[in-house]
Amino acid sequence: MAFVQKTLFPASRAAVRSRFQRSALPVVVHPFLRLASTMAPKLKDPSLFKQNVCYVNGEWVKARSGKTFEAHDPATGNLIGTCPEFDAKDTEDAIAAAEEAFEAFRKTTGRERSKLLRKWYDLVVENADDLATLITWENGKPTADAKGEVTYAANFFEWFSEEAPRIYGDTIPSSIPGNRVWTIKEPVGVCGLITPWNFPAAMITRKIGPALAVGCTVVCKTPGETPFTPLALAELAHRAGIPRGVVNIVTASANTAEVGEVLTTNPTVRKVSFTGSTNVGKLLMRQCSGTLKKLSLELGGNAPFIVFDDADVDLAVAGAVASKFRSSGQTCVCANRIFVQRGIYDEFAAKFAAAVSKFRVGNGFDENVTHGPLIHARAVDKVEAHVRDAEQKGATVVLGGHKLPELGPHFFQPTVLTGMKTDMAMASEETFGPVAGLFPFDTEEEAVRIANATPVGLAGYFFSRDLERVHRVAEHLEVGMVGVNTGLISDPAAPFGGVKESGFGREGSLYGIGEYQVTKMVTYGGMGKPLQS
Ligand SMILES: NC(=O)c1ccc[n+]([C@@H]2O[C@H](COP(=O)([O-])OP(=O)(O)OC[C@H]3O[C@@H](n4cnc5c(N)ncnc54)[C@H](O)[C@@H]3O)[C@@H](O)[C@H]2O)c1
Ligand SMILES: O=CCCC(=O)O
Repeated sequence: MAFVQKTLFPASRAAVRSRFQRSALPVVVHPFLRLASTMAPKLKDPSLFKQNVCYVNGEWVKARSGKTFEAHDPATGNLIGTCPEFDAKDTEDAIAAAEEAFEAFRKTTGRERSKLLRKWYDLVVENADDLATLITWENGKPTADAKGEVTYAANFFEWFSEEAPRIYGDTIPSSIPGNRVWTIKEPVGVCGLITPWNFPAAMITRKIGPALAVGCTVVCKTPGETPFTPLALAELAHRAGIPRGVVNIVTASANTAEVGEVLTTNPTVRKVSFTGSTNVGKLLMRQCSGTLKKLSLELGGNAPFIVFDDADVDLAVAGAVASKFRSSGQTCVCANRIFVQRGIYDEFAAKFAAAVSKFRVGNGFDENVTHGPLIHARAVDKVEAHVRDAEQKGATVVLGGHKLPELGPHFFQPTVLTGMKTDMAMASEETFGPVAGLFPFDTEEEAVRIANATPVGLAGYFFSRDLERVHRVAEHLEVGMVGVNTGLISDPAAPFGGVKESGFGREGSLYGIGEYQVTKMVTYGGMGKPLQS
C-alpha cells in the first residue's frame, strides 16, 4: 500500500536559511537544515496498518459507538488514519475478555509461554522495517532511531521469553519446629497497561513481555498520538498464536480519562502499570486506591548530567549529545540539566555546541536527518517557554533557540544555552525537547546537592575518571538509574525505574518479572516427625 502525503507545511530553503541567520549565535553557526518532506511511507506488509479497529479477544473490533479519532504525522500535520474512540463499555468488554483468558493462560507452563513470546519476538524482528516506518510516521523520530526502537522493543520479548521458564519460588526455613514453608510465584491477574507516545513500541513490549512471561493477561491502552504501532504489534501477536483474550489493545483519544478510569477502578484488573507524566501517574494512583491494585509507575524525570574536571571531555560531550538529544529530547531519561565543572566549562561548551551544530533537523523519513519534529505544538511551546525564561534570566543562547515554522509547527532548533542558573524553569521542570542548558559548578558537593534538589529521581549521569568519586557520587545521587561515563543506560537486562516522584517499580531485567507476580506462602505443618522404624 502506498500512502500519499502532501505536506501541509510547505517550506522554502531560503526561509529556513533566514530563520537560522536570525537565531544562530556566536560559538557555532548551524549548518543547513533538512526540509520537511512529502515522502509517502510504504509498508512491505500493508496489512500491518490497522485503521478503525482495536484488538479485543483475538478479534478486530470497532468502538460500539462507531466513533473514531484521527492521528496525525507530527512532521507534516497530515492525517495518518483513524482509530476507534473506545469508551468505558468497550474497555469493560476488553477486561472481560482478559479475565476469561486468564483462567486458561495462568495454567500454561513457562516453557509454553516462552515459545509464544519467542514467536512474537521473531515476527517483530521480521517486520522491523514496517514497524519502524509506523514509528517514524506517527512519532516523528528518524528512521534509524525508529529501527533502534524496534530492536529495543523486540529485545524485551526475547529477554522475557528466556525468563518465563525460570520462575522459581523459595523454600524457607521455618521458625516453628515441624513446619515447612515455601512460596509460589503466581501471576497477579488481569493487567491494565497505559503507555506514552515517545516509544510507541518499546514502552508496550517492556510491560507485555513480563506480564505474559508469568501468565498474566493484559488490556493495553495506547497513546492517542501513536496508536498504529501498537495495533501492528497486536497483529503480530495474533500471527504468533497468542491465545485470544491474552493481549487486548484498545485506543482512545478524547475518551482517554474515561478508559483510564475503568482500567484503574474495575475490580477485575489486579495490576496497573503506567508510563507517563508524574501528574497523570498521581491521578491513576488515587484511582487505583479504591481497589488496592498492584501498581508500577514509570514517571517523569529531570536527569542531572554532571561533568567533572577529571572527565574525558570528548567522551562526556558524546555522552551528553546522546543523552540529551535522543528522540529530540523526548525521553524520560534525557539529560535535563547539564552541570559542568568550571575548569572545563568553556572547553565542554564549545565542543558540545560544535557537535550539536552537525544535526540535521527535518522529516524523519528523509535520508540524513538526525532529529525529527516534536510530538505536538504544546511540546514546542513548552520548549520555547523554557528558552525564553532562561534568556530573560541571563542565559546565553549559543546555538538555536527558536521554532522552525518553515519546516512545520512542530520543529524546534537544537539549542544550547550557557550561563544557566538554578532559578530558571529548566532547572526544575522537565523540558522534554531539544534544549541543553549548561550549568557551571565548583565542587562535587555542590553538584550533587543541586542534582538532588528536585522532587523527581529517574536517571542521573556523571563523567569522571576518579574511581573513588565514581562510587561516592553514584551512591549519593537520588535517582533510580545512574550512568557513569555513558549517556545511554537503557537495556532490557537492566532494571529501569525511578525513585521519589519518578515513581516506583522496575521494568526490564529479573526485577521486571516480580511486578506482575504475587508471592503465595504455603506452610505445611506436622512435618518434623522422626523416621518410622
Ligand atoms: N519513567 C519512564 O519510564 C517514562 C517513559 C516515557 C515517558 N515518561 C514520561 O512521560 C511524560 C511524557 O509522556 P506524555 O506527555 O504522553 O505523558 P502523559 O502522562 O500525558 O500520557 C501518558 C499516557 O497516559 C495517557 N493518559 C493521560 N491522561 C490519562 C488519564 N487521565 N487516564 C488514563 N490515561 C491517561 C495518555 O493517553 C498516554 O497514553 C514525560 O513526563 C516523561 O518523562 C516516563
Ligand atoms: O522515555 C522513556 C524510556 C526510554 C528508555 O527506555 O530508554
